[in-house]
Amino acid sequence: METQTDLTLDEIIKKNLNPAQLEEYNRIHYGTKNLDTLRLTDDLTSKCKEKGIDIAAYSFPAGKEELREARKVKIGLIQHSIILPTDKSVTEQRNAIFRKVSELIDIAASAGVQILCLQETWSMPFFLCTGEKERWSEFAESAEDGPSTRFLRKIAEENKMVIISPILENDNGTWWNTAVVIDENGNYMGKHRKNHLPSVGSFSEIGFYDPGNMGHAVFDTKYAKIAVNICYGRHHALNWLMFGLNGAEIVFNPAATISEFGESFWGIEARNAAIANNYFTCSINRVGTEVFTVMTDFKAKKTVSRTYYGSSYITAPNGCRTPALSRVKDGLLVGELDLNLCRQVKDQWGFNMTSRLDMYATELAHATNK
Ligand SMILES: NC(=O)NCCC(=O)O
Repeated sequence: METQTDLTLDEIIKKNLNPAQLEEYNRIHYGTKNLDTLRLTDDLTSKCKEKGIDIAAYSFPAGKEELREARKVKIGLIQHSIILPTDKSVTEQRNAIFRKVSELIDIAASAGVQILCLQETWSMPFFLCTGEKERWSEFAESAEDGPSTRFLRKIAEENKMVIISPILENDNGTWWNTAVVIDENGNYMGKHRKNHLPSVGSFSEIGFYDPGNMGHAVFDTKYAKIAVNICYGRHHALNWLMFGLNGAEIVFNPAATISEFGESFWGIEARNAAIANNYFTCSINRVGTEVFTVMTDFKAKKTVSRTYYGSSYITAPNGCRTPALSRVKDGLLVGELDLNLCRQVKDQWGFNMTSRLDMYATELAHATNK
């Protein structure tokens, strides 16, 4: 049964405003009275309904230009819960997630998605809150040819889809929080490693893996120039900035985050980054409650659990954003983006001309030399 806290902010607003008020709310808060929705086939909609999957699709058009054709690309964000209890074997847990995700990707393919991003460490429970490392180590895998990459390469090729696969990487015994990019022919294209690791309360990741050492790669895929800012990196404005300076048109932010940890930031940070850096941002968070049995120092058992609030959304460079996906259900969010909007917004606001990057370069150099 749906409870009050299962509702997204958008659902609460929609339920409580009359149509005229809702239009006005959307105009001021989201920058558009009505976002263009994309029609999904009845088959797809009823399949999702039957399976309890939240599906939504929106379009972000750009103005018509004389010299450039529209550059439309269809992207998909998938949020999902784990399936099996966390005391099952690694193989059982991972295969169950593979089955679910494969079904969600089938739906994305039927909706015409060309670039798909999964949530942070999508193929495992987010066990880092247990503080235990060894017990879970078999979830860490090779970025180039681990089980998740092998599984997705086939699917990417079959569907001519670029797939971003955020995993826990094991590179010769060193762990990294890594996003693997697979191209539309199923080839491994490259990877990006999470630059900023949280060390706050139960989100203490520093003991698990190293901070990223790969800068701010932008992947020039067949469909768009894309980058990945992994979870906690969204709190760092310069992380977002560098992807923009390196040419990203879409930046994905796969995350694993809980309400107690700044849900009020969630709708702001990636949206602000889209406006500040003139690209599309895509925020993806897992759903569901994950429960772990942990051994204490005194050999007693204790239960640790975390509930993730989903709410994945897309923002355009002009600040317009989609409503969030469900806080509790698995979901697929589809966006048809006209990439021309990136330059149009930049030019309209004169953001390139006024950026004063040289001034900041000098001041940053000064600040870091103190
Ligand atoms: N996975 C991760 O970086 N979580 C941190 C929580 C947050 O930044 O919201």
